[in-house]
Amino acid sequence: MRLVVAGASGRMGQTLIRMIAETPGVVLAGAIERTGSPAIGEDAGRLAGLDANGVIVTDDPLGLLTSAEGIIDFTAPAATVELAALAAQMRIVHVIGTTGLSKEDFARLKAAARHAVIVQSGNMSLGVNLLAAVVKRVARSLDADFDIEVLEMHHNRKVDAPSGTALMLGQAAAEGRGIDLDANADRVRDGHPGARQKGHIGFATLRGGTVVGEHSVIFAGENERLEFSHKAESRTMFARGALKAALWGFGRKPGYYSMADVLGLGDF
Ligand SMILES: NC(=O)C1=CN([C@@H]2O[C@H](COP(=O)(O)OP(=O)(O)OC[C@H]3O[C@@H](n4cnc5c(N)ncnc54)[C@H](OP(=O)(O)O)[C@@H]3O)[C@@H](O)[C@H]2O)C=CC1
Ligand SMILES: O=C(O)C1=N[C@H](C(=O)O)C[C@H](O)C1
Repeated sequence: MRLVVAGASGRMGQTLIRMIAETPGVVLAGAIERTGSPAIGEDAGRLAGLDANGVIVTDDPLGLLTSAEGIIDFTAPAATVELAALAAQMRIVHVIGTTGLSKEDFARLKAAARHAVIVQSGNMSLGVNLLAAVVKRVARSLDADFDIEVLEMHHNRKVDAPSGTALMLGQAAAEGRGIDLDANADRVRDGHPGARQKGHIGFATLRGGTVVGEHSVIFAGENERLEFSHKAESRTMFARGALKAALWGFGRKPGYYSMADVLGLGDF
């Protein structure tokens, strides 16, 4: 499968280029960066710390996507929405790891999924997707006497909060409990917010150092507490998950899919 990597010089982009080089069944067909990026014109292999591979980083996705079967995109919301429209035009697979997407962004991605095979997830790792399934199941068994809090920590370069994973875990908890997340989320607390509202799902965000990504979902009841955690130790499993999603989506009918679909966790 011929794959283009968007955000090629980013943390995930470089990890993907290395992972594609060692994964059977996929080949790097192109590498895209933001217009004005110093990476434009560089060799993508070299950029990722490998030998030169002859794939030169460009800011012209259209030219590349005509001869590709999929694009893997860990970039920024505005770029992802534009790339989804191009993926729809080319009727190819678009694997989206970008987080910080707004409601409007999601609506545009869903529109693009009428023609593209879109696999989108705030976290591409098997571990986090299993964790989300567990959280949903536990939330179904515990009533609102158990306060649900989602805690996350990431490196000091991360620009969005709460993380995509934290929101995904919050969504899983809300679905398990049968409530609407937007109407029941406490995403920020500051000053004098008053006592915790029963039934709400709280979020807490930590940023520092080089932490790849850590998430905990806490169910705090009277005199007892359940905690479920995931700690990412490198970015390789995000990249592995994204490649698995691309191969899974290849030849599939257009639609909007999740990693739970890819991993077969729907009825977990
Ligand atoms: N779903 C998952 O499993 C995971 C998701 N993520 C998410 O992926 C995203 C990227 O993370 P990370 O790699 O750490 O971030 P980086 O900032 O290291 O990489 C993002 C790259 O995308 C580039 N970019 C920005 N705009 C465009 C554009 N229009 N076209 C092409 N490239 C563009 C950036 O360029 P420049 O720096 O010049 O602006 C940068 O090189 C984040 O939203 C993050 O939360 C991360 C890990 C796992
Ligand atoms: O920005 C990151 O680094 C990560 N982002 C994703 C998120 O927002 O949850 C996934 C992972 O935790 C790393």
